[in-house]
Amino acid sequence: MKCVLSIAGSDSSGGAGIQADLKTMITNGVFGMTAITALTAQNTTGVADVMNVTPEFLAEQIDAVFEDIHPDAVKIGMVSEPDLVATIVQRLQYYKAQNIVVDPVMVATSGSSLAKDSTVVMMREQLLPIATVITPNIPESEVLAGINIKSEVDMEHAAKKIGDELGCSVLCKGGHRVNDANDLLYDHGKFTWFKGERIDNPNTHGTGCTLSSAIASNLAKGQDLVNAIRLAKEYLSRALDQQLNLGHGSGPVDHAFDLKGKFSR
Ligand SMILES: Nc1ncnc2c1ncn2[C@@H]1O[C@H](COP(=O)(O)OP(=O)(O)OP(=O)(O)O)[C@@H](O)[C@H]1O
Ligand SMILES: Cc1ncc(COP(=O)(O)O)c(N)n1
Repeated sequence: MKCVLSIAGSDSSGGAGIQADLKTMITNGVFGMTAITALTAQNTTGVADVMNVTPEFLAEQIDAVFEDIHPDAVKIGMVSEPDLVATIVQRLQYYKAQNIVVDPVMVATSGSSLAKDSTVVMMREQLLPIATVITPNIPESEVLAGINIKSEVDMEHAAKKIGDELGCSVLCKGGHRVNDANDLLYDHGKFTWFKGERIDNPNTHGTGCTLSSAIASNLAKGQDLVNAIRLAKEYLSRALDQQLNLGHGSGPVDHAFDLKGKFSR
C-alpha cells in the first residue's frame, strides 16, 4: 500500500483542505495521512475564522508520520503563516521527502484570503523550489510570475517564468478560464497541455485540493508526472460531473462516484 501525507488546513464543511485530500486519497487507492496547519471555520459561502497551529506542533505531526510511516508522496495545501512554511521545508528536507506536490493556496473559491503576503514570499523563496510540481490556478500564477494572464500564450509565459525561476515543474490550472478547463504543465523546458471540457457545474469548492491530492496519489503509485496529472484530471472531471449540489454557496464535488449503487444515498 502506498502512503501519502497531506500537510494542509482543515475545512469544517468537508469540501476542501485535508477533508478533500483524504477522500481523494481513499478513492485513488493510497493510504492518506495528515499534518494539519490550521483549523478553519468554513462552509460553502466563506471562511469565518482560522486558527493556526504552532510551528512546533506542526513539526511534531510531521515527525510522528515520517518516523513511523515514510510517505511515498507529500501534498501541501493551505499554509497561512511564514513560520509554518519554514517548518515544513526544514522537516521535509530532513526526511528527504520525495514526490512533493504544492498547491500554493492563496485565496479560497469563496474569495477569503488564506495566506498572508509574507507567507507567499516565504513559499516562493523556500517551499516551491523543493517541490516536484506546483499547481497554481490562474490568479496564483499571475502573482508568482508577475504577469497578467488573459490567453493560453500568457499561461505559457507565466508557467515558464515560474518554472525557470524556481526550478520546479509548474501546472498552471485553467479552472478560472471561461470557455474550457485546459491546464498547462511546464516541466523543465517542455510544455504539455491537458485539454479539459468545461463542466457546467458551479460547485467547484475544493477542486484544487482534489487535483493536487490525486496527482500526489498517482506519483506515490509510480506514475510519471504527465500520467499522474492526466489521471488526476480525469478523476476530478468525473467528481465534478456527478453534479452534487450541497450548501448555499459553491459546493463540494462528489468523490463517491464508484460507490454509487453500493450504498443507498
Ligand atoms: N467547470 C469546470 N469544468 C471542468 N474542470 C474544471 C472546472 N473548474 C475547474 N476545473 C478543473 O479543476 C482543477 C482545479 O482548477 P482551478 O483553476 O479551479 O483551481 P483552484 O482555483 O485552485 O481550485 P479551488 O477551487 O480549490 O481553489 C483544474 O484541473 C481545472 O481545469
Ligand atoms: C482548508 C482549506 N484549504 C484550501 C482551500 C482552497 O479551496 P477552495 O479554493 O476550493 O475553497 C480552502 N477553502 N480551505
